[in-house]
Amino acid sequence: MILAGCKVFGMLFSEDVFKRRSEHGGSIEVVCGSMFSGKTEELIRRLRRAQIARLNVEIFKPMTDTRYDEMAVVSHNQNSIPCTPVESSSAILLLGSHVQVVGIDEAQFFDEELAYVCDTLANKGVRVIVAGLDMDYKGKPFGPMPGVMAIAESVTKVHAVCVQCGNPALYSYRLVPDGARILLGEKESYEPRCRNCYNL
Ligand SMILES: Nc1ncnc2c1ncn2[C@@H]1O[C@H](COP(=O)(O)OP(=O)(O)O)[C@@H](O)[C@H]1O
Ligand SMILES: Cc1cn([C@H]2C[C@H](O)[C@@H](COP(=O)(O)O)O2)c(=O)[nH]c1=O
Ligand SMILES: [Zn+2]
Repeated sequence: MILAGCKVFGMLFSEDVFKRRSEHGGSIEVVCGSMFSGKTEELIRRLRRAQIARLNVEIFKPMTDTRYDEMAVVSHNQNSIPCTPVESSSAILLLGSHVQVVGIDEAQFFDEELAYVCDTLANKGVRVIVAGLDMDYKGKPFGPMPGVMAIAESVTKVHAVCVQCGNPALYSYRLVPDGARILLGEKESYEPRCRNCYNL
């Protein structure tokens, strides 16, 4: 009971620390994990709290991610928040430099400059919150994600439920025979799996 309480307070305290830091020094937070792990929900939750705190918030996603809605970040359970689709990470630097909080979804699809962009924004005092897949369907680090994770103040790894056995899932298993790294899709093309079920 006491331990559980500490954990909860620890999490809230950590968010408050980042809010205060953003007023002075900026920060980078990463939310990563497999598909269906709740990355977008967590991103939206943090951004909504920032909006409630009356901070100036801008949200971006790659133009290539056309699933659900072109002008909104949408979670698998249809929670959504308006966003600006951009072609490259340099646009985030341009459009995000004068706000207090920047949110980025589907970060794995951005170019390798994303880490530099996040770093520059954080150094200018912006709180940057990045959500993305840490691994592709082959289990390899995805795009700019490892670089952003390396320079972040906080990295939160969330897990889906393995559809095969119910354990926490960290892999996105591809169900269709397509070897391209980028293949947009949902449950028809991917299922979250734990280590054992992924390696079967
Ligand atoms: N196997 C699963 N494990 C966990 N959540 C799932 C699963 N399948 C569907 N969901 C739904 O997906 C939601 C998370 O969606 P989302 O935040 O968009 O995930 P992500 O951005 O990580 O892909 C969950 O709240 C749940 O409603
Ligand atoms: C594993 C993997 C995924 N994708 C695509 C599939 C979806 O369109 C997005 C991930 O969306 P989510 O919000 O995390 O559910 O990425 C891909 O192109 N390549 C992959 O290897
Ligand atoms: Zn499993």
